[in-house]
Amino acid sequence: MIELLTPAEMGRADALAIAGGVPGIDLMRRAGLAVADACSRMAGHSGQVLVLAGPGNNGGDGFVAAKVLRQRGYRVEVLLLGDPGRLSGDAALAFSEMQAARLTAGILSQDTLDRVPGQASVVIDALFGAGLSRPIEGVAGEAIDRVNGSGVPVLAVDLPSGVNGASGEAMGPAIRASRTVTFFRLKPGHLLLPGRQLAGRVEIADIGIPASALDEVHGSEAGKTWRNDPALWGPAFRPPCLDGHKYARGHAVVVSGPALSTGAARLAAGAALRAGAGLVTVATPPSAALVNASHLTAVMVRSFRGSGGLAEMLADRRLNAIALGPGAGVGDETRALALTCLAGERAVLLDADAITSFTAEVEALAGALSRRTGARAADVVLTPHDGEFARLFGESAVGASRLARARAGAQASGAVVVLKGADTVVAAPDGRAAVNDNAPAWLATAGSGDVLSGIVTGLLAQGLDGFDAACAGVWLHGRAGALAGPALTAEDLEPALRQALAEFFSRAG
Ligand SMILES: NC(=O)C1=CN([C@@H]2O[C@H](COP(=O)(O)OP(=O)(O)OC[C@H]3O[C@@H](n4cnc5c(N)ncnc54)[C@H](OP(=O)(O)O)[C@@H]3O)[C@@H](O)[C@H]2O)[C@@H](O)CC1
Ligand SMILES: [K+]
Repeated sequence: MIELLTPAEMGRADALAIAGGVPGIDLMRRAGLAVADACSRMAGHSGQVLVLAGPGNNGGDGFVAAKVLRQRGYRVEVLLLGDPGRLSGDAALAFSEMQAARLTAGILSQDTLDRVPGQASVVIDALFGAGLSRPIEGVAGEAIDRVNGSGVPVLAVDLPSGVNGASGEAMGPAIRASRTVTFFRLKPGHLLLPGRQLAGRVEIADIGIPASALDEVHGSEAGKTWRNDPALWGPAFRPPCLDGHKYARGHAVVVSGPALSTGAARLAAGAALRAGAGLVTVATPPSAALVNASHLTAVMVRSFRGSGGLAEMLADRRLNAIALGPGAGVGDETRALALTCLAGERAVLLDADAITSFTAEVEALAGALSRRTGARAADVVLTPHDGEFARLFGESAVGASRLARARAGAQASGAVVVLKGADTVVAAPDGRAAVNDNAPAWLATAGSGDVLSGIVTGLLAQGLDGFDAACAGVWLHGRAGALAGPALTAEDLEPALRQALAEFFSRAG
């Protein structure tokens, strides 16, 4: 279940299920039951539950949960935002079913705010879900602040109220939940920050939407979106076969910077080799050849002079993937090297200084990409962090969510864009995107990005396409970070990558 559905896509999946004969109230009853089950697990056998219910169907799920919990013997209080007479559709039906079970709702107002959270041992947040359309204000915002400040565990229905399900952004005040129960599939807002942190542990409940609805809605808007997971790219990444040859696994090149900035390229080269490239060469300016050679063993070293020299080296078509950027230095020289890399028929990864060397000139980069030919024309990956992204694509792209920005960057450049951060997004020019959520906080350390560049380049050398290599590389990098553990340095990632790959291949069989 790695597909992510925006709230709008989810609304269509609901509608398809209903059109296919599943009554909306049945979907709501199952949703509310799943919430009640999660609440029972949180509260134990007894306790007091406060349900904050909003004016739409999210509130409707809350009424169902309240009714079920009451029937299970919990003390339940429901506070409704707005007038019960204005409830409509399934939410109105769920409200009357709750009343029929002798549970009435109070109105959430200044007069009842002191009951939030009152004596509750769990708060169910059923204020707003997929239908949040603007920042929360007034008494609902005050209730959210009171709940967040109380330390009482919160179970969010579908999404923490205030979080935009498509972007993960907090629209004004937002609930900080310990758990969230969502339905059918995750939403991007469960993985993108700050939504991921506000949602706590997320559980996905089956509410009876048929799988066929997924085929109709997934990717019908701005492209398909997935959680980054081995299920997405694993089929493209096979372990080496016994009768295989190292040359069948490609020959990756990492371009080194000048004598005093060579470490980044070596980190990348080591990671490319560990990721499985058959051969790896550090292409070095002559001034840095000795320092590179004295630090490298399994990785080879070849020197080149300027972009003409690099072009001569790259006449060898066996060199099938190249990374430029780590430690490269910003300026015309790096820019010329990047254009040389892009001119060939091999996969290219541009990182760091290679990206910054195209500041505000994304058209020049896009032009070079559009002139590429051959089977690997589309296999170009850019790995900017937020600052590099803004330098390349300009400030106008900065306001949108990370998912929207990564997509816009991929479309503008024609490359696969890896927008790095705690919630790294990988986006392809055709609109496909994956959101990564396995990276630990301690992965943000000097040289970590160089290792990521190396892993992706190693995977490109083995023949993965740009999107698969980027997604797999980001996931393996995150997993290696988790395995290396707290206080890691970039040097620790390479041995941990070995363990991450061993795990992956053993699970992939
Ligand atoms: N049958 C189904 O489809 C199923 C749906 N399910 C559940 O339904 C949820 C989606 O329901 P929904 O579409 O009714 O949206 P919801 O989040 O309840 O909010 C909409 C209401 O809030 C209002 N409003 C919005 N923002 C506001 C603000 N800042 N401040 C104040 N008001 C604001 C908005 O008003 P309006 O914008 O129209 O003025 C409208 O009245 C979904 O998350 C899931 O839990 C499940 O039961 C499975 C079956
Ligand atoms: K909610």
